[in-house]
Amino acid sequence: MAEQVDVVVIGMGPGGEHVAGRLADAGLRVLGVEAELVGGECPYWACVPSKMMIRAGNLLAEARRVPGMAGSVQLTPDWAPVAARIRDEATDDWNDQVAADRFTDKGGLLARGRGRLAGPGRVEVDGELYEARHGVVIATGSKPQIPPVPGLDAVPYWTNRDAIAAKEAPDSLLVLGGGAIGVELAQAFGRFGSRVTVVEAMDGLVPAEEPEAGELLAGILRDEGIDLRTGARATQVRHEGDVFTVVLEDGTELTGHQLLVATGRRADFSGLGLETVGLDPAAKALKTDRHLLAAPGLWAVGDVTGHGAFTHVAMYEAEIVARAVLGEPGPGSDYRALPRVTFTDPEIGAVGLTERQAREKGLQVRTGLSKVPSSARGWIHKAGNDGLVKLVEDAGRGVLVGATTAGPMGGEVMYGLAVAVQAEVPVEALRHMIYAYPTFHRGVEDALADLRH
Ligand SMILES: Cc1cc2nc3c(=O)[nH]c(=O)nc-3n(C[C@H](O)[C@H](O)[C@H](O)COP(=O)(O)OP(=O)(O)OC[C@H]3O[C@@H](n4cnc5c(N)ncnc54)[C@H](O)[C@@H]3O)c2cc1C
Ligand SMILES: NC(=O)c1ccc[n+]([C@@H]2O[C@H](COP(=O)([O-])OP(=O)(O)OC[C@H]3O[C@@H](n4cnc5c(N)ncnc54)[C@H](O)[C@@H]3O)[C@@H](O)[C@H]2O)c1
Repeated sequence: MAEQVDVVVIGMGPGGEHVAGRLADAGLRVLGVEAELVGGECPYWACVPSKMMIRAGNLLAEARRVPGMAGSVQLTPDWAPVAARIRDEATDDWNDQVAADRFTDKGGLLARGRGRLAGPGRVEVDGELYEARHGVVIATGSKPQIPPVPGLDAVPYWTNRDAIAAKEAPDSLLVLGGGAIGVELAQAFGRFGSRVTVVEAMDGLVPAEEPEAGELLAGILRDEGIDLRTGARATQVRHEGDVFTVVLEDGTELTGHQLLVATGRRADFSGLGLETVGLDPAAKALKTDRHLLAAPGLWAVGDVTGHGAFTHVAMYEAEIVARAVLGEPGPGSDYRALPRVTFTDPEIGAVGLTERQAREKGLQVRTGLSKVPSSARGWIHKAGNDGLVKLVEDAGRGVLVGATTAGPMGGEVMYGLAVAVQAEVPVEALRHMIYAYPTFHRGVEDALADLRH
């Protein structure tokens, strides 16, 4: 006999937790199924603890900027308080009781175990069968994607989980992948004294973003002593004694005491029973309609949808699904103004399309660029003022379709531009508004003045 519930949510990461909590709050009988920790990747091994590491590294970097501007400092970097904060404040020593209680206090039912679809509206968890009257939500997130480099599967490499749980900064660290995880963690560990080497297959860092941002970041990381190998492919990995060796295509051998693999993440649908509802378990992502419906009575939220592996995307989609289940009116999903922030120093904020994406769409593109050090605030800021604003205009319509804001607080500066892209504020209107002096976001006004074909 199957136990009857209103909704089953498989995976209680940021997406699943939000939709399950919202539906339980609304009085539905909701079963949340979680195989590991309620809260998912973000609070325990991803966003939150990594940002604590970055905050600590940024404090060190700011202290190193004191000479010439504010006196002198004596600095003794120590990873111990970073590890302690991650253990005690971020993750409760990787214990999810608070998050589990938050859900069950709303009336939610929590099943600890691995959920598996057993036909439409049916979910099995460790031999128990549940039937969901309204439907099922898939929110099972993503896993690190490990590239098929010979030897890699035989060595004890780190993923983000090991890096986040590190009790000390390694003497030396090899990082495979110069995307968001790679650059954020490379800089954080580097600032605590690890000798860091980053190997990125593409020609620049954070290759999904504007090349100007990748170039800016590469210059800064190099100045901080990080060895960057872009356009480089690993052909072999070895682990001898306590040393990892990554061999590149040209024969170069790179070594490190730890090896972090940060070459992307992807959904893992194996064992989820997607075939029992007519979906392909080998798919990269679940295809959905604008209200995140993947099949009748089956919704998808978060990393599994492939719209951007970000906590804010998971929560945005969760809210749309909650409305759909409750029959509340509201718009479907719209990713035109999808914001991203890479939390390096300088932060790289970005929204909407890059110039390349806009051109590939066949838009009539104009771009404008301004540099943070040339702005009044950038000049005042001095040490640590590297950055830029780049705007991408659809000149045919006279609206911005994308923007990048790299610099101090770059992620915060991006917000106004996200509003402009989302609301399609005419560029002419943006040109004639008042920008507070001397803010970093005044660079937007300079970039608007620079818009050209
Ligand atoms: C190092 C790092 C830093 C990041 N930093 C940021 C950041 O600063 N900002 C940002 O927006 N994003 C960041 N991200 C991305 C962010 O963590 C993810 O996009 C987000 O966690 C996705 O949420 P989700 O709910 O889709 O899935 P997840 O958080 O992956 O949660 C899915 C949950 O489902 C569970 N599960 C899986 N299969 C089953 C099953 N069959 N049965 C039961 N449970 C199951 C898993 O155990 C997991 O708890 C970062 C990621 C990493 C790795
Ligand atoms: N600040 C944030 O919001 C934040 C931070 C970290 C992670 N995330 C999310 O998590 C996702 C996963 O992060 P990620 O950094 O692993 O993925 P990513 O896709 O951002 O970057 C992976 C990088 O690895 C490179 N690569 C792939 N195979 C390689 C190989 N064999 N050798 C060398 N380089 C290789 C890719 O070219 C790419 O630049 C991100 O896409 C992002 O959505 C977000």
